[in-house]
Amino acid sequence: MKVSIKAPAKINLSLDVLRKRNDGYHEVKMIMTMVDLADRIDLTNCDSGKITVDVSEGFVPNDERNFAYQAAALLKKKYKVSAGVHIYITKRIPVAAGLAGGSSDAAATLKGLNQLWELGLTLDQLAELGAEIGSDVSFCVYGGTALATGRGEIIESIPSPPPLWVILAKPPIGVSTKEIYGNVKLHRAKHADTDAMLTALENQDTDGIFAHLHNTLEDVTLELYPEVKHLKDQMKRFGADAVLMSGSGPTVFGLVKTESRVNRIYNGLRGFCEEVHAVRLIRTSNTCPKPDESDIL
Ligand SMILES: C[C@](O)(CO)[C@H](O)COP(=O)(O)OP(=O)(O)OC[C@H]1O[C@@H](n2ccc(N)nc2=O)[C@H](O)[C@@H]1O
Ligand SMILES: Nc1ncnc2c1ncn2[C@@H]1O[C@H](COP(=O)(O)OP(=O)(O)OP(=O)(O)O)[C@@H](O)[C@H]1O
Repeated sequence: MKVSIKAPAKINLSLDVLRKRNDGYHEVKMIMTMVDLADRIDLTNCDSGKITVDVSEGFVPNDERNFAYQAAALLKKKYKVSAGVHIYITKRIPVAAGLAGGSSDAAATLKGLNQLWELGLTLDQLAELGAEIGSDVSFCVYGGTALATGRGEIIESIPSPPPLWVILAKPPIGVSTKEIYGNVKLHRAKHADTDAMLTALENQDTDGIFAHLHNTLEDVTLELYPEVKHLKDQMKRFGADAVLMSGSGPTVFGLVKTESRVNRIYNGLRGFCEEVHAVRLIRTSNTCPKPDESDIL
């Protein structure tokens, strides 16, 4: 028995850091949406009872450090599953990039194993389990577009943005999420106008979305890694309508209305940046997808 499932990347259209909590996390208010750049997860049932992982990229861990492994181990333990699984991950999402690649692999593994092991769990149950692996996993379980609060694990589905192109570009550095949150200076941080972004999405107001893109973590990453600022400037110069860093970075995304301009920006950036992708936003209806409408291939 085998299940194959897509694990798409996310971008943060808006990311506000509200306060530091006693548990070491920060209280956040974020608007996240999926883009159609995805890893592929192949899950094959395994009678030995073991969980094994293979990854197409040699530098991603293939043991219990892998978030997909952790997702399988969590389900197996909690629901006393005797079967094991072999997980093959075809990586397409840049790693340590601010695009939630590992979190999406974990979420896809939870959804895929829910089918393979016939557990009958709801998306809410899978999202709650996912939060034990990482703050971004719950959003990745639901997908679509959402307002995320708490440490990022409280998810409310909201309208998707209008159809837009997205250029993703990652400079050749990895950024630690922990380091970036650790360097936020809340007394002088610039905050996002989340309500204005929510209104823009509600009204399908493309220019309003462009105007209210904001990420409180961006100033921190830009100060530590000036190459991210350089990439942002280049993307603007080549003609993106609006540009922002995703998550804790270092990936920068540009939103673009027209395909012709996307091609121009893509070709321009390819000249000096190795990891560039031209993708579309994934648009969904304004409700959480049911488990059987997920990304099972
Ligand atoms: C930057 C974002 O990607 C935006 O979507 C997320 O907020 C980060 O989500 P994530 O990568 O799943 O992060 P986690 O694995 O849960 O946490 C990694 C580290 O980031 C810091 N962290 C993360 C989330 C949060 N709300 N506050 C934090 O301070 C903590 O130091 C934590 O130890
Ligand atoms: N399935 C996986 N894919 C990618 N990285 C993984 C995976 N499992 C564990 N990791 C580890 O997690 C680290 C962060 O990788 P990931 O690509 O998830 O970062 P990210 O996109 O910055 O995440 P986020 O946006 O959620 O903060 C990597 O350095 C890698 O060692």
